Amino acid sequence: MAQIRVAFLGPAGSFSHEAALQLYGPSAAEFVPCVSFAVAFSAVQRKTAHCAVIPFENSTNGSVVQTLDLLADHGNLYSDIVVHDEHYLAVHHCLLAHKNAAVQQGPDSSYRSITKLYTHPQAWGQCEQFLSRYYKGVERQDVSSTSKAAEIVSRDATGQSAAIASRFAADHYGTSILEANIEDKHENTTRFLVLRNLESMRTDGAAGLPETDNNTMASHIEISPPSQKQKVLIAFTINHSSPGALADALLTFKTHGMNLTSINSRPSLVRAWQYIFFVECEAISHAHFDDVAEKMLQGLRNVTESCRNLGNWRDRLLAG
Ligand SMILES: O=C(O)C(=O)C[C@]1(C(=O)O)C=C[C@@H](O)C=C1
Repeated sequence: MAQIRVAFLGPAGSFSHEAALQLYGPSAAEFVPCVSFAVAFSAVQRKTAHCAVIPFENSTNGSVVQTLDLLADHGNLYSDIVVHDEHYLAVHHCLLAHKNAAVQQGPDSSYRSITKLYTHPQAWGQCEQFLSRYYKGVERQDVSSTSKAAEIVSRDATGQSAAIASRFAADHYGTSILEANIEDKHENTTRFLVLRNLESMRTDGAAGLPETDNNTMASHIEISPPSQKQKVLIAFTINHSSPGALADALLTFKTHGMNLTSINSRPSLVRAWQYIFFVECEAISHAHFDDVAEKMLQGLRNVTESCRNLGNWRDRLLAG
């Protein structure tokens, strides 16, 4: 069988790359680095990749809003994309610099020669305590990924720049690690979604993708029996001028025995101050699960303005 192609936020060495490697193993797949989440979404929509591994939420910094905005699909560009699986990755950040940089350490154990820090926007919020303690007032430059940040500092030997990225990125770009584990919470974990093309799933069936190696869970989570729960993600909009419209929509989940696991909202971009809601719910998986989910969707269509099923997959969070 031809190797599957797995799209991820590149360049190599990102946390998304690490998650993709944990899921599919180093030799069973071809890993396709993408410059943005949007490019990874397009690759799945256009079927140039079998799947994409995309961050959805972080235990310290919350939802990845860029991912939600792409799932909202305002331009109707990703109509065939659905969530197929999830993966939890333990995220430990390091402060990286060029391997020969003459970084000078100050009395408070900060590196005072550093005047510019690079990382992905999601990472700042995961290291805020460390940054406000040692690097208050230092310029922060957003870049497309933590691995891009590592690549940038690997080319600057002046000792003035540092990146926040993983040990994996440090190894990949040959940088030195000035500080390890600078995340605010040791249990810092990012949940990734595996996105697939619904049309290819229908034609390829189960043969499309190998079973993921989802036993390699976040290392701090104890090994426990796999969850029996199935999750569903729905995006919907409601009539904002109708009192109780959101309550009616949420009641539909309860009526069908679904437990809500996350709720997010983002601007609908149709009218100002109106929102698209993302509700994720779960229930014990059973033979009739798909029928129940379909009935719930029918119910939701009666009380929402628009409603889209973004897929269902097995809960991978092992009870710790
Ligand atoms: O920049 C990376 O390394 C990514 O894979 C992106 C990303 C994210 O957007 O959440 C992934 C995991 C971490 O939470 C930080 C950054």
